[in-house]
Amino acid sequence: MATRTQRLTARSEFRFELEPGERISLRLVPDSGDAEVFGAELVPGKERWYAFGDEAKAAISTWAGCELEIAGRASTEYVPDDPSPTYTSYANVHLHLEGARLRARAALRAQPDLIRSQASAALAAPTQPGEGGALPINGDAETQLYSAVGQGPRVLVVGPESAGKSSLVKLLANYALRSPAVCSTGLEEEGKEKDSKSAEESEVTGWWPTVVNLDPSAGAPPLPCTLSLLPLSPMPSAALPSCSPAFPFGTTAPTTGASAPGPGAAHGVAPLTLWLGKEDVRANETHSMRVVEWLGAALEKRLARDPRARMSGIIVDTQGVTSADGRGRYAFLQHCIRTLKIDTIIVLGHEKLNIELSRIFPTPESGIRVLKLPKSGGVVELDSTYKERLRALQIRSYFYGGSASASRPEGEGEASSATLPGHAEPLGGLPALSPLTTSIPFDLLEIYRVGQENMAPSSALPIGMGRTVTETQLVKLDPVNSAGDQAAVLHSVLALIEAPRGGGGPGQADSAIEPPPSDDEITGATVLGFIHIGSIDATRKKMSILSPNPGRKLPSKTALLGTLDWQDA
Ligand SMILES: Nc1ncnc2c1ncn2[C@@H]1O[C@H](COP(=O)(O)OP(=O)(O)OP(=O)(O)O)[C@@H](O)[C@H]1O
Repeated sequence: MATRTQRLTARSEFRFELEPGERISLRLVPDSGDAEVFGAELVPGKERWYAFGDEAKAAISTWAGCELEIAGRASTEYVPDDPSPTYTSYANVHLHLEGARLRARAALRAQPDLIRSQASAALAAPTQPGEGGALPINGDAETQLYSAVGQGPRVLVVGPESAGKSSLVKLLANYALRSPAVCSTGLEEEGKEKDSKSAEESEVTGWWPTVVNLDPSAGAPPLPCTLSLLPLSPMPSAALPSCSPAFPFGTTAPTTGASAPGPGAAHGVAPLTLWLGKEDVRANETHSMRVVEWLGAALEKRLARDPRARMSGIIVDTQGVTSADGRGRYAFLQHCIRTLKIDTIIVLGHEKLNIELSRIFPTPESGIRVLKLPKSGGVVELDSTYKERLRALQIRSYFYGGSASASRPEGEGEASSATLPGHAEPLGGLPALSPLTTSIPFDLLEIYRVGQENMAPSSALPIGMGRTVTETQLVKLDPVNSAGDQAAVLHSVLALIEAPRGGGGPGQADSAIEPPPSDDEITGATVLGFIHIGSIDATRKKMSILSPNPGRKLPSKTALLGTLDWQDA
């Protein structure tokens, strides 16, 4: 196998952009210095190869200089003349956040009673939408879970499309995971037997940040059309990998359907996913805002219950802003900032947005700091055909697991994956899954969608009749009687959600409860998994579904339909 070496000087970076079918492997030559990819440290070693594929685009940066050994070739690779932004502006932001986390830790350690009372308030708060009526975040003071004491930094990253927002979020999360600080309140031992494991846990360094993804476009974890909370933990010592854009924030057991998380996983707790059903938050802003509120409620509950996550703070990734957002005074962004109680806004490479947000949130009065950061010169503009391929890859990986990348055809003349070190395993160590296709009757699932697709213009409605479907109203599909609804679900990816209030039980529809579930309860219900409708048999009134788990039973009989569809080629 032919390899080459690349020397990097201090504070420089090696950028590469993989095209379809291309793969590359890199290793850090021992004793040559340090290297990291978007904040995740590369461990030096003779056989420690880091494999990249699936059209990944990334930069290996070094603080003090290093030597890389590279196998395979990317059609675009270069070392820019300018110093890497990682060590100029981005590291400073990290230090600022680190300071805020240490202050939050000190505040929590000084108030052990607060931790206990918050934890019991979180337990009493509704666990499911609708259980206790109001959302804890908008509720009255008694149901309010948020208290400012001991809150780590809450950072929102905004900017135009392809500004490197997700890459910065990943970098900040990786730096937090690698921090030398011990994330503890001093109360961890309470109520636990003092065994060697808990003693070991309290020694572990690194924060427990939560990544909040508010960008439902292609590349969203676990699948597009969703918004999610990803609680991270430094145990077992892990970092967010960049080997494939299909899992931008690592792989997790529940999101991939895999039984064991791969070595690239950094999620201590299962992520929480809500279904938006669209790849653009602007497509139905009223609905998107409501989903963000539900996500905020789940976040507050978690941060009240887990002091480590609370002091570590949150990092929010957003969708690129457009000039249309500016005309609406960034209504959706403002809503997210208030709902998630953001205290630091990072504006990446957008002068006008920086000025406008600074005006909306003036510094001392609003309690929010707006920071402007330059865009990295390495960011790649991704076109719609790339996003189409990424979407299909994400869906395929969700159902089939890691075998997906190995089974894809290699381009001509490229090194085959077998000869490249580190590529014998699927990227990110994602295990292969054995998905199951089953046939179910049309009426087994209750399928809803938000609002009506293709709404007729109001002028086309009969005289005197107003529109009956509002923006956030759910419409129940009727595949048994409607050929249109059958066509709507064919080839779509449906989200199976936790049935409100436990559902109707065996043999009953999930909505057979008293009172019936409200639209809002269904909108805020967490996603348990996804299924794909492969084919429809209208005469036998059955459809065949693909699910990643070989279990016979579906986790829920309530499904949500959105715009996500896929054809298994
Ligand atoms: N320094 C760099 N060198 C090489 N590639 C990079 C660098 N920074 C970012 N990229 C790549 O550029 C692409 C776009 O970056 P990223 O996804 O972070 O931008 P974004 O602002 O989140 O985009 P979007 O608006 O589409 O969500 C990604 O494929 C990322 O891996």
